[in-house]
Amino acid sequence: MSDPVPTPVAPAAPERRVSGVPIRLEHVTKRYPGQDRPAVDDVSLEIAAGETVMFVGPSGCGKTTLLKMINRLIEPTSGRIFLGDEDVTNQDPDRLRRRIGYVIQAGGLFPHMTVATNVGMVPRMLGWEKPRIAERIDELLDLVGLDPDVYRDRYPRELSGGQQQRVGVARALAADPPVLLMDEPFGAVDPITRHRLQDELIAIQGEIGKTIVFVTHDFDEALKLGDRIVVFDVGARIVQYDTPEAILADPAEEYVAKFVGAGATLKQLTLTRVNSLELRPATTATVGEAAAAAVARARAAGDELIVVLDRRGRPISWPTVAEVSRMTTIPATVDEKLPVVGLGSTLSDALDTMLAASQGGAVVLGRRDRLAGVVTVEMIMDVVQRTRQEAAG
Ligand SMILES: Nc1ncnc2c1ncn2[C@@H]1O[C@H](COP(=O)(O)OP(=O)(O)OP(=O)(O)O)[C@@H](O)[C@H]1O
Repeated sequence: MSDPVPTPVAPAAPERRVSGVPIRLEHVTKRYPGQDRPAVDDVSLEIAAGETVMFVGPSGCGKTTLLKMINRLIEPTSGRIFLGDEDVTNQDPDRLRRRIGYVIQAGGLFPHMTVATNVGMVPRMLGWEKPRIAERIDELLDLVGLDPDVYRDRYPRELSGGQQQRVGVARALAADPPVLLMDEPFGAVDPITRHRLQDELIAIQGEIGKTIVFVTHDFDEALKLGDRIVVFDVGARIVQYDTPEAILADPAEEYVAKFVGAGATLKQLTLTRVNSLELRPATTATVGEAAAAAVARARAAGDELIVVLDRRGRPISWPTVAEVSRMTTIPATVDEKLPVVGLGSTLSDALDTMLAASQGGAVVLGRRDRLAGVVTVEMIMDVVQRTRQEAAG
């Protein structure tokens, strides 16, 4: 039998709020009928409270099987599973699942129920009073960046893939479970939406501090979202369990090294986040105000662009001073192609976003989608150059 793999020592950022509980797997095995090898073979693993731990590894190595044993969608053949100090191996699975949020690809929403009904499902099962459920639904939709007044009565088919995924996250969080399991949640959306959803998850996790276990095929996603990454091989054998930085710097086996891939400088862009840059302040204008006043402010600040904010302070467009000077009042038009990134976005995402929008910068959103500043392609190139110089010694 293998020894338990303890949580690596480095603690999560101390200022972070933690509402999650630790998860401990002890010698967990799953043997499917008719298979000669166990899909999960004697795995022991500890996950610290409030951490996001990413499961990566080749197709069929047992990641999903291991994840689903935590909420007992799959029954382990042997071994024990603990949430905090509590052995949940034999706990009633329905009760257990109310304490563990679960998010799957495309949100897994019920198509015949509205957004509100989907999100309120677990609180309803728990017998919450109606007003409390309604309040919780609005609070969660707001948390995942959907205006409750616009979205609560829609059906899933009336939402984009990214919006459905957000509702899926809101639903998983409804009863405030300490643990969130996510099985390739962002696998089915386009790359730009995926980056936004990742940024939002980082921001949400900063507020709620759940224990998150997240299965992905995408190593860059693992680097970006994970406090730690578990790299598995066949039978869910743990090849390496460490921080993204440690895995990049010192991959445990050749197979991990291959996974990590070449191009360490570019990978560095995946590890550096927008919030580590000194963001440029931007001239802003609010919908409905006189355009001339905004133009005067931009000229005084030497800015060529103006970030237009809606009445809740969220950026909606980014016109040039020349464009605004042809207007009388600032319009409420939302630019669907506005390049936006979050403070938790990686520089690699920021570059992708700029490229997709053919713009040399991106608007940076802070908490609750408020403007935090602006990042430019020059700022990112500076980081690349500094990394190269440091690598060259
Ligand atoms: N219900 C089942 N019955 C029999 N074998 C199964 C069953 N589910 C999974 N397996 C097998 O168990 C092994 C692990 O599957 P699992 O889905 O956990 O892997 P994974 O790492 O999540 O794969 P992927 O990355 O492709 O989703 C695979 O060999 C798979 O074929």
